[in-house]
Amino acid sequence: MKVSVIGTTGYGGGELIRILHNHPVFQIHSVHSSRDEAAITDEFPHLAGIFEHSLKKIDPGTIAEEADLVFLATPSRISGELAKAFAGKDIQVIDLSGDLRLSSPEEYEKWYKHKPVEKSIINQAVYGLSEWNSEKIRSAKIIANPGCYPTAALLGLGPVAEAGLIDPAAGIIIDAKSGVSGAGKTLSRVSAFAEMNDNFRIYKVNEHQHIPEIEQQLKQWDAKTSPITFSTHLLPLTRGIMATMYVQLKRELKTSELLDLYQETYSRHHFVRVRKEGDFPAIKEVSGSNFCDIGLHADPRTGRLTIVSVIDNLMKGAAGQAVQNANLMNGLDEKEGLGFIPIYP
Ligand SMILES: NC(=O)C1=CN([C@@H]2O[C@H](COP(=O)(O)OP(=O)(O)OC[C@H]3O[C@@H](n4cnc5c(N)ncnc54)[C@H](OP(=O)(O)O)[C@@H]3O)[C@@H](O)[C@H]2O)C=CC1
Ligand SMILES: CC(=O)N[C@@H](CCC(=O)OP(=O)(O)O)C(=O)O
Repeated sequence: MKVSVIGTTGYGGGELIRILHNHPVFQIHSVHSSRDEAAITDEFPHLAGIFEHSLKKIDPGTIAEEADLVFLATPSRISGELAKAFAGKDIQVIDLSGDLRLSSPEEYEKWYKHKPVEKSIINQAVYGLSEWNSEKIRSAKIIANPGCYPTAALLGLGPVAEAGLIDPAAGIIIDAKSGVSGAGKTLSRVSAFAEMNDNFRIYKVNEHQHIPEIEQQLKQWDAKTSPITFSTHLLPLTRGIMATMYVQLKRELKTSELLDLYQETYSRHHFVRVRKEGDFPAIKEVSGSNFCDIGLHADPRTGRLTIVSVIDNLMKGAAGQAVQNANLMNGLDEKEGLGFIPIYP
């Protein structure tokens, strides 16, 4: 199968190349940039002697004629325009941005602060949370790949939310931390070395664009879910996200009972690993891989459950999950091309 990548020179695009280069079924047909045509090694010298395609201009008509699937690793707003250009053409589309994730255009405009793509395009997109939406993903033509923080948070909350075990009155708190590659390669003051190294910072307090995305999915699991408190922090790391979540349980449950629920829910899902009682995951234990590792503990004193979920933002949080979804869309084993062992230490 021939695949194309747009936004190749970004962090998500670069990660797609790293995965697809060794994929047994998907063959990289073309890589695209909004800049003048150039060698990809001009932007990514680490690909020298390994992958030396020339970057091509973005022409949706030609891409749709030549390729079977296109990944949009482009910024929000650009992705929406491209999805519109590809919709109705004979090509599968996987968009890594937030442009197609929210079913409500009003919510999109409120949180992303620009105009949404037409509702008819949004309606065609399937939310690509692989472990929870695989039936719809298998028959989808357009995938809205989840955000990095929502992937970590939702995989951690899914089993208790779907089982209706969360007390809605107490709300849900998600305290999340990300490495700097989550912000993409465009330079900004907060991600400058002198600002983030040896430092730790909270940002977008109660204003993060992933709040409606997380709430949208939580409401599908449990319609009574109340608004979340979601805090995001910048870690002095390149890759990785840790989301620590606090939920009040409706009734007293032991940690062992909850771990049984999580083990059962994810037993057929290779990329979600549930830890044993007393064992909590660290970011390095998933770095460079498509795994999401989850640990939890129910506190009998407070009746509160603490859930810890870690992912690599560029893998399970972006390019890895995108390829997992491409596998599902094409009837392949979801693990195909994604057998990366975490880089430890
Ligand atoms: N980084 C992460 O951890 C995650 C990112 N995402 C989402 O994935 C997408 C890509 O993110 P990321 O790789 O980090 O971003 P980067 O900023 O690193 O890269 C984005 C790329 O998009 C291309 N681009 C910029 N403007 C245009 C344009 N006008 N037309 C076409 N292409 C353009 C650029 O390539 P060129 O200049 O060569 O055209 C650029 O390299 C974003 O929507 C992001 O929100 C989602 C989950 C996690
Ligand atoms: C560390 C960091 O800055 N992370 C970014 C995540 C961006 C992203 O993934 O954006 P979309 O999911 O909306 O496409 C942020 O918090 O905005």
